Amino acid sequence: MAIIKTAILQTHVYKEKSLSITQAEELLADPELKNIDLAVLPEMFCCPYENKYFPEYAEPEGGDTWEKCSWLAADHGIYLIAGSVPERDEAGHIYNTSYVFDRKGHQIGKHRKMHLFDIDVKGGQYFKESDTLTPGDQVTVFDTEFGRIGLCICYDFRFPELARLMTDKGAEIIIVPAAFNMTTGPLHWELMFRQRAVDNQVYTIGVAPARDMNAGYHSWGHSIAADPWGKVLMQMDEKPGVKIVELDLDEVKKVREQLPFLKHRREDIYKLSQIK
Ligand SMILES: NC(=O)CC(=O)C(=O)O
Repeated sequence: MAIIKTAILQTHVYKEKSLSITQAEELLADPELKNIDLAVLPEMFCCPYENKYFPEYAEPEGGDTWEKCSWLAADHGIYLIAGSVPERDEAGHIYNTSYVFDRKGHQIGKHRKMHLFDIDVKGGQYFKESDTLTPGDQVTVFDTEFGRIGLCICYDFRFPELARLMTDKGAEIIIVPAAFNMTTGPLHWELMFRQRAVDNQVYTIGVAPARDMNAGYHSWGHSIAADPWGKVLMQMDEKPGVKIVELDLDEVKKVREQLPFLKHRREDIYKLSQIK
């Protein structure tokens, strides 16, 4: 049996970066989380989700936040998907980046948000990540002793092609640090996590920051886990909290055997391919 005990940390994002990091540290120290295998933090877990803050909070890979997350993974002997953070590269570009650490604190994955969140809903949400951020260009999967996991960030998950590419690369779980909002969250959040789970016969996990009505961006919260049948295993409300879900990878195999539509694709007629 390949059961992955996964902690979903729906945290509060403080203006002061160190407080957000201390919060993650304190939550992971809770004895209830003693036997977890994997922990996931939200998108921009230690930077308010606003363009004006991304350059100010950005750090290079290997910076203080990276170091702390690596240490947390090693200290608890867990895989840690460190939500996402603003990353500054040598050329000064800023990315919305998720780092993955193994049980020894080694970085085993890194995803830079590929699809920037540029929307303008009349009477609703406006955001233009491309004002400050540069998009990534890699499809990201990483390996654990349980199986292969796919990783993308928030708006990336709106692109079914990306989830399918991760599935084609062998992902059995897709994890998404994310921060939907009060315009898109109520209609699209749960629907999307269930739909991608059904289409790809994977577990899907979305981890969001808790809602803060004093912040410039109002996160929908509602961190969620759906199984490969599309059933919601767990969904939080908008408040900070931690939930543990058990992901049984045998379920993925069973569903794919019983309902083998991934094998029934007509690749003689259509095909999804990665160009880069
Ligand atoms: N914040 C995002 O990247 C995406 C989002 O909120 C949405 O797609 O809705």
